[in-house]
Amino acid sequence: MENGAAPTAKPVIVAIDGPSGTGKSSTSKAVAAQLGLSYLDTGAQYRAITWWMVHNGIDLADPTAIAAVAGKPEIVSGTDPAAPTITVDGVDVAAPIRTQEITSKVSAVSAVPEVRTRITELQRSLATGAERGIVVEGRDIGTTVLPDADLKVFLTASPEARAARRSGELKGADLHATREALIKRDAADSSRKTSPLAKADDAVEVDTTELTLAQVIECVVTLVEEKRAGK
Ligand SMILES: Nc1ncnc2c1ncn2[C@@H]1O[C@H](COP(=O)(O)OP(=O)(O)OP(=O)(O)O)[C@@H](O)[C@H]1O
Ligand SMILES: Nc1ccn([C@H]2C[C@H](O)[C@@H](COP(=O)(O)O)O2)c(=O)n1
Repeated sequence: MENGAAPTAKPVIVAIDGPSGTGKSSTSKAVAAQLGLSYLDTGAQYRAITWWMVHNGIDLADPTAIAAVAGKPEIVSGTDPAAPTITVDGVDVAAPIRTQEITSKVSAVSAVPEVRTRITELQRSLATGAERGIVVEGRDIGTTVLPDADLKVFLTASPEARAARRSGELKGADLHATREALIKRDAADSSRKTSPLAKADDAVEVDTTELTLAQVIECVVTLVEEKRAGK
């Protein structure tokens, strides 16, 4: 280097997909923090637009009504893995998007093609703008949003393991009901026509059922480092 500065590494784009409760958010945040990358939780964006629809009294049983207003809310995602943020029309919705009400309604809203087009544009623009690279997690990142990602990972885990993890989070939640709700949401997300939850052909599948979170993080960090080294 002429000025003695370290060469700038090419930004790396990592796509992490998988069903609910497989550890996408926890893993993606930690990997991004460890590698100095940005982090994007795309589920939070779909939850945010769902929150706006509920807040504005849109009939969620009517896809045409959802499609008609899909372009209205301004959704802004902060991509620092140490403190990710999400606002809708300037309102911090980080907490309200995690309620049971929004969780039960998000699959209906996210199945509407106009919603997906809108949110996909936001996601691509954030990924392109990430100077050092980004870890983007969701359901269709490797297949649709960022098909040219440098690394694609598809996380899985048994329904029992996922329900146990979620029940641990939602203190006192009934394990059976949690398992059934996860399965129902995954079925809706996998069966929608537009960019369903799916593993990309070139994704590395990691079954996290028997792994600790630390082991999953280490596995993905190693996969990114191998990609960067051209292995
Ligand atoms: N390998 C693991 N072992 C044990 N617990 C884990 C593991 N991975 C994640 N968890 C825990 O499981 C819960 C769900 O994880 P996380 O929110 O990261 O999953 P997710 O795939 O992003 O879920 P969703 O798609 O529903 O947002 C969290 O409490 C997290 O700490
Ligand atoms: N890329 C994505 C991300 C999320 N969704 C939908 C489907 C999920 O049930 C919902 C909430 O996601 P979570 O916060 O649980 O990760 O959002 C999607 O369709 N595509």
